Amino acid sequence: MTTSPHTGTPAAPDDPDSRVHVVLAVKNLAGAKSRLATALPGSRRADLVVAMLLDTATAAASSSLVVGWSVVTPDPRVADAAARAGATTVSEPDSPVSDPTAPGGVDGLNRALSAAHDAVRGSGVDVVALAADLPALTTAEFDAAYRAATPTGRSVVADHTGLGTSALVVRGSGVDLRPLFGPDSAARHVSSGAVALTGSWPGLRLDVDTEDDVRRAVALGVGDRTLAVLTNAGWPVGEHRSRQ
Ligand SMILES: Nc1nc2c(ncn2[C@@H]2O[C@H](COP(=O)(O)OP(=O)(O)OP(=O)(O)O)[C@@H](O)[C@H]2O)c(=O)[nH]1
Ligand SMILES: C=C(OP(=O)(O)O)C(=O)O
Repeated sequence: MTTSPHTGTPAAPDDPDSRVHVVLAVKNLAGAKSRLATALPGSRRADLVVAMLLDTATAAASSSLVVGWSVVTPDPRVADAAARAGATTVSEPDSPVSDPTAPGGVDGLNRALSAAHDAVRGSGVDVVALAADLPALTTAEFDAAYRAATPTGRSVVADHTGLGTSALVVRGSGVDLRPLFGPDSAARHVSSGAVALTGSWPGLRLDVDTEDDVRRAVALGVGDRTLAVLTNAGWPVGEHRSRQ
Protein backbone atom coordinates (compact mmCIF):
# COMPACT_ATOMS: atom_id res chain seq x y z
CA MET A 1 0.00 0.00 0.00
CA THR A 2 1.33 3.42 -0.84
CA THR A 3 0.54 5.64 2.14
CA SER A 4 1.56 8.85 3.69
CA PRO A 5 3.85 7.84 6.56
CA HIS A 6 2.09 10.37 8.78
CA THR A 7 -1.58 9.77 8.10
CA GLY A 8 -1.66 6.24 6.74
CA THR A 9 -4.10 7.50 4.13
CA PRO A 10 -4.02 5.30 1.05
CA ALA A 11 -2.55 7.13 -1.91
CA ALA A 12 -3.64 6.45 -5.45
CA PRO A 13 -2.89 2.77 -6.03
CA ASP A 14 0.27 2.33 -8.10
CA ASP A 15 -0.50 -1.28 -9.01
CA PRO A 16 -3.46 -2.00 -11.28
CA ASP A 17 -4.15 -5.06 -9.12
CA SER A 18 -4.45 -2.95 -5.95
CA ARG A 19 -7.64 -4.13 -4.34
CA VAL A 20 -6.80 -5.95 -1.13
CA HIS A 21 -7.91 -5.01 2.35
CA VAL A 22 -6.22 -6.78 5.26
CA VAL A 23 -8.05 -7.50 8.51
CA LEU A 24 -6.40 -8.49 11.78
CA ALA A 25 -7.83 -9.17 15.24
CA VAL A 26 -6.20 -8.88 18.65
CA LYS A 27 -7.83 -9.69 21.97
CA ASN A 28 -7.30 -7.85 25.25
CA LEU A 29 -3.60 -7.62 26.03
CA ALA A 30 -4.16 -8.84 29.59
CA GLY A 31 -5.11 -12.27 28.28
CA ALA A 32 -2.98 -12.43 25.15
CA LYS A 33 -0.23 -14.96 24.40
CA SER A 34 -0.84 -16.92 27.59
CA ARG A 35 1.27 -19.77 26.23
CA LEU A 36 4.28 -17.47 26.55
CA ALA A 37 3.59 -16.73 30.22
CA THR A 38 6.53 -18.74 31.51
CA ALA A 39 8.92 -17.15 29.01
CA LEU A 40 7.94 -13.49 29.27
CA PRO A 41 6.31 -11.45 32.03
CA GLY A 42 2.94 -9.82 31.34
CA SER A 43 4.17 -6.38 30.32
CA ARG A 44 6.73 -7.83 27.91
CA ARG A 45 4.09 -10.15 26.48
CA ALA A 46 1.81 -7.20 25.87
CA ASP A 47 4.68 -5.33 24.20
CA LEU A 48 5.36 -8.39 22.05
CA VAL A 49 1.73 -8.70 20.94
CA VAL A 50 1.65 -5.06 19.82
CA ALA A 51 5.04 -5.37 18.12
CA MET A 52 4.07 -8.54 16.26
CA LEU A 53 0.80 -6.97 15.14
CA LEU A 54 2.61 -3.94 13.74
CA ASP A 55 5.37 -5.99 12.09
CA THR A 56 2.79 -8.29 10.53
CA ALA A 57 0.66 -5.42 9.31
CA THR A 58 3.63 -3.46 8.02
CA ALA A 59 4.81 -6.38 5.92
CA ALA A 60 1.34 -6.84 4.44
CA ALA A 61 0.48 -3.16 4.03
CA SER A 62 3.77 -2.54 2.23
CA SER A 63 2.39 -4.61 -0.63
CA SER A 64 1.36 -2.59 -3.67
CA LEU A 65 -1.77 -4.79 -3.75
CA VAL A 66 -3.01 -3.47 -0.43
CA VAL A 67 -5.32 -0.47 -0.25
CA GLY A 68 -6.08 -0.57 3.46
CA TRP A 69 -5.97 -2.54 6.67
CA SER A 70 -8.15 -2.82 9.74
CA VAL A 71 -7.64 -4.00 13.27
CA VAL A 72 -10.51 -5.23 15.44
CA THR A 73 -9.73 -5.17 19.12
CA PRO A 74 -11.34 -4.42 22.44
CA ASP A 75 -7.99 -3.19 23.77
CA PRO A 76 -7.39 0.60 23.76
CA ARG A 77 -3.61 0.30 23.63
CA VAL A 78 -3.78 -2.00 20.60
CA ALA A 79 -6.32 0.25 18.91
CA ASP A 80 -4.18 3.32 19.53
CA ALA A 81 -1.00 1.69 18.23
CA ALA A 82 -2.81 0.37 15.16
CA ALA A 83 -4.41 3.72 14.38
CA ARG A 84 -1.07 5.50 14.69
CA ALA A 85 0.40 3.02 12.22
CA GLY A 86 -2.34 3.78 9.70
CA ALA A 87 -5.00 1.17 10.45
CA THR A 88 -8.70 1.66 10.44
CA THR A 89 -9.88 0.44 13.81
CA VAL A 90 -13.06 -1.55 14.07
CA SER A 91 -14.98 -1.82 17.33
CA GLU A 92 -15.06 -5.22 18.93
CA PRO A 93 -18.51 -6.71 18.31
CA ASP A 94 -20.71 -7.43 21.28
CA SER A 95 -19.91 -10.71 22.91
CA PRO A 96 -22.20 -13.01 24.82
CA VAL A 97 -19.38 -13.36 27.38
CA SER A 98 -20.50 -11.34 30.39
CA ASP A 99 -17.06 -10.25 31.60
CA PRO A 100 -15.98 -7.53 29.13
CA THR A 101 -12.30 -8.12 29.89
CA ALA A 102 -12.56 -11.81 29.00
CA PRO A 103 -11.72 -12.85 25.46
CA GLY A 104 -14.71 -14.15 23.59
CA GLY A 105 -12.98 -17.45 22.82
CA VAL A 106 -12.57 -18.49 19.22
CA ASP A 107 -16.09 -17.29 18.53
CA GLY A 108 -14.88 -13.87 19.62
CA LEU A 109 -12.09 -14.00 17.06
CA ASN A 110 -14.43 -15.15 14.28
CA ARG A 111 -17.01 -12.51 15.18
CA ALA A 112 -14.28 -9.87 15.19
CA LEU A 113 -12.98 -10.84 11.75
CA SER A 114 -16.50 -10.98 10.33
CA ALA A 115 -17.16 -7.48 11.67
CA ALA A 116 -14.03 -6.19 9.94
CA HIS A 117 -15.07 -7.91 6.71
CA ASP A 118 -18.57 -6.46 6.96
CA ALA A 119 -17.08 -2.98 7.31
CA VAL A 120 -15.40 -3.17 3.89
CA ARG A 121 -17.60 -5.51 1.90
CA GLY A 122 -19.44 -3.83 -0.90
CA SER A 123 -16.47 -1.58 -1.61
CA GLY A 124 -15.10 -3.95 -4.23
CA VAL A 125 -12.05 -5.07 -2.28
CA ASP A 126 -10.75 -8.56 -1.75
CA VAL A 127 -10.00 -9.36 1.89
CA VAL A 128 -7.17 -11.19 3.60
CA ALA A 129 -7.85 -12.12 7.22
CA LEU A 130 -4.34 -12.40 8.57
CA ALA A 131 -3.11 -13.80 11.88
CA ALA A 132 -1.74 -10.91 13.92
CA ASP A 133 1.30 -12.83 15.14
CA LEU A 134 3.44 -13.32 12.01
CA PRO A 135 6.58 -11.28 12.82
CA ALA A 136 8.64 -13.02 10.13
CA LEU A 137 6.10 -12.35 7.36
CA THR A 138 7.53 -10.75 4.25
CA THR A 139 5.74 -8.62 1.70
CA ALA A 140 6.79 -11.03 -1.05
CA GLU A 141 5.12 -13.92 0.78
CA PHE A 142 1.94 -11.91 1.25
CA ASP A 143 1.85 -11.02 -2.45
CA ALA A 144 2.52 -14.58 -3.54
CA ALA A 145 -0.22 -16.03 -1.35
CA TYR A 146 -2.78 -13.50 -2.56
CA ARG A 147 -1.88 -14.11 -6.20
CA ALA A 148 -2.05 -17.90 -5.69
CA ALA A 149 -5.52 -17.68 -4.16
CA THR A 150 -8.54 -18.75 -6.13
CA PRO A 151 -9.88 -15.71 -8.04
CA THR A 152 -13.43 -16.25 -6.85
CA GLY A 153 -13.90 -17.77 -3.44
CA ARG A 154 -11.99 -18.54 -0.27
CA SER A 155 -8.44 -19.81 0.10
CA VAL A 156 -6.56 -20.77 3.23
CA VAL A 157 -2.90 -20.73 4.25
CA ALA A 158 -2.29 -23.27 7.00
CA ASP A 159 0.16 -22.37 9.73
CA HIS A 160 3.50 -24.12 10.21
CA THR A 161 1.93 -26.86 12.34
CA GLY A 162 -0.53 -27.65 9.56
CA LEU A 163 -3.38 -27.36 12.05
CA GLY A 164 -4.09 -23.67 12.38
CA THR A 165 -4.67 -20.88 9.88
CA SER A 166 -2.29 -18.04 9.07
CA ALA A 167 -4.41 -16.41 6.41
CA LEU A 168 -7.90 -16.71 4.98
CA VAL A 169 -8.20 -15.01 1.59
CA VAL A 170 -11.51 -13.95 0.07
CA ARG A 171 -11.49 -12.91 -3.57
CA GLY A 172 -14.40 -11.86 -5.75
CA SER A 173 -17.55 -9.95 -5.01
CA GLY A 174 -20.23 -11.36 -2.78
CA VAL A 175 -18.04 -14.06 -1.22
CA ASP A 176 -18.46 -14.50 2.54
CA LEU A 177 -15.36 -14.64 4.74
CA ARG A 178 -16.87 -17.41 6.93
CA PRO A 179 -13.95 -17.46 9.37
CA LEU A 180 -13.60 -20.71 11.28
CA PHE A 181 -10.51 -19.95 13.32
CA GLY A 182 -9.88 -22.11 16.37
CA PRO A 183 -8.69 -25.71 16.87
CA ASP A 184 -7.97 -27.47 13.56
CA SER A 185 -9.06 -24.40 11.67
CA ALA A 186 -7.02 -25.25 8.56
CA ALA A 187 -8.97 -28.47 8.03
CA ARG A 188 -12.25 -26.79 8.90
CA HIS A 189 -11.60 -24.00 6.42
CA VAL A 190 -10.89 -26.60 3.74
CA SER A 191 -13.99 -28.65 4.69
CA SER A 192 -16.05 -25.51 4.31
CA GLY A 193 -14.83 -25.04 0.74
CA ALA A 194 -11.63 -22.98 1.04
CA VAL A 195 -8.79 -23.90 -1.30
CA ALA A 196 -5.61 -24.86 0.58
CA LEU A 197 -2.63 -22.89 -0.72
CA THR A 198 0.58 -24.87 -0.86
CA GLY A 199 3.31 -22.28 -1.37
CA SER A 200 6.55 -22.28 0.56
CA TRP A 201 6.05 -19.22 2.72
CA PRO A 202 7.81 -19.86 6.04
CA GLY A 203 7.25 -16.39 7.46
CA LEU A 204 3.59 -16.34 6.49
CA ARG A 205 3.06 -19.72 8.09
CA LEU A 206 4.92 -18.98 11.33
CA ASP A 207 2.36 -17.78 13.84
CA VAL A 208 4.06 -17.26 17.17
CA ASP A 209 2.31 -18.91 20.11
CA THR A 210 5.08 -20.73 22.04
CA GLU A 211 8.70 -20.27 23.06
CA ASP A 212 9.75 -22.59 20.25
CA ASP A 213 7.84 -20.42 17.81
CA VAL A 214 9.70 -17.33 19.04
CA ARG A 215 13.00 -19.14 18.43
CA ARG A 216 11.89 -20.19 14.95
CA ALA A 217 10.82 -16.66 14.12
CA VAL A 218 14.11 -15.17 15.33
CA ALA A 219 15.96 -17.70 13.19
CA LEU A 220 13.92 -16.70 10.13
CA GLY A 221 14.28 -12.99 10.82
CA VAL A 222 11.64 -10.85 12.50
CA GLY A 223 10.53 -7.27 11.99
CA ASP A 224 12.20 -4.39 13.81
CA ARG A 225 9.56 -3.89 16.49
CA THR A 226 9.50 -7.54 17.47
CA LEU A 227 13.28 -7.65 17.55
CA ALA A 228 13.39 -4.60 19.82
CA VAL A 229 10.92 -6.10 22.31
CA LEU A 230 12.74 -9.43 22.42
CA THR A 231 16.09 -7.70 22.81
CA ASN A 232 14.77 -5.53 25.65
CA ALA A 233 13.36 -8.63 27.32
CA GLY A 234 16.80 -10.27 27.24
CA TRP A 235 15.74 -12.87 24.70
CA PRO A 236 18.79 -14.46 23.04
CA VAL A 237 18.47 -13.04 19.54
CA GLY A 238 22.08 -13.98 18.69
CA GLU A 239 23.17 -13.16 15.18
CA HIS A 240 19.76 -11.94 14.19
CA ARG A 241 18.94 -12.02 10.50
CA SER A 242 16.93 -9.20 9.03
CA ARG A 243 13.57 -10.18 7.72
CA GLN A 244 13.96 -10.68 3.97
N1 LIG B 1 -10.57 -9.01 18.51
C1 LIG B 1 -10.44 -10.23 19.03
N2 LIG B 1 -9.33 -10.96 18.78
C2 LIG B 1 -9.23 -12.19 19.34
C3 LIG B 1 -10.24 -12.74 20.16
N3 LIG B 1 -9.85 -13.96 20.57
C4 LIG B 1 -8.64 -14.18 20.02
N4 LIG B 1 -8.25 -13.11 19.29
C5 LIG B 1 -6.98 -12.98 18.54
O1 LIG B 1 -6.89 -14.11 17.68
C6 LIG B 1 -5.57 -14.64 17.64
C7 LIG B 1 -5.55 -16.09 18.15
O2 LIG B 1 -6.08 -16.08 19.47
P1 LIG B 1 -5.69 -17.11 20.64
O3 LIG B 1 -4.96 -18.27 20.09
O4 LIG B 1 -6.96 -17.35 21.40
O5 LIG B 1 -4.78 -16.25 21.62
P2 LIG B 1 -3.27 -15.85 21.58
O6 LIG B 1 -3.13 -14.56 22.27
O7 LIG B 1 -2.73 -15.94 20.17
O8 LIG B 1 -2.52 -16.97 22.41
P3 LIG B 1 -2.91 -17.79 23.77
O9 LIG B 1 -3.37 -16.82 24.81
O10 LIG B 1 -1.62 -18.46 24.14
O11 LIG B 1 -3.99 -18.77 23.35
C8 LIG B 1 -4.72 -13.68 18.45
O12 LIG B 1 -4.23 -12.66 17.60
C9 LIG B 1 -5.74 -13.07 19.42
O13 LIG B 1 -5.32 -11.81 19.92
C10 LIG B 1 -11.41 -11.93 20.42
O14 LIG B 1 -12.34 -12.31 21.12
N5 LIG B 1 -11.45 -10.69 19.83
C1 LIG C 1 -7.02 -19.48 16.35
C2 LIG C 1 -5.98 -19.90 15.65
O1 LIG C 1 -4.71 -19.54 15.98
P1 LIG C 1 -3.79 -19.89 17.22
O2 LIG C 1 -2.73 -20.81 16.70
O3 LIG C 1 -3.23 -18.59 17.63
O4 LIG C 1 -4.64 -20.51 18.30
C3 LIG C 1 -6.12 -20.67 14.38
O5 LIG C 1 -5.08 -21.03 13.80
O6 LIG C 1 -7.25 -20.92 13.95
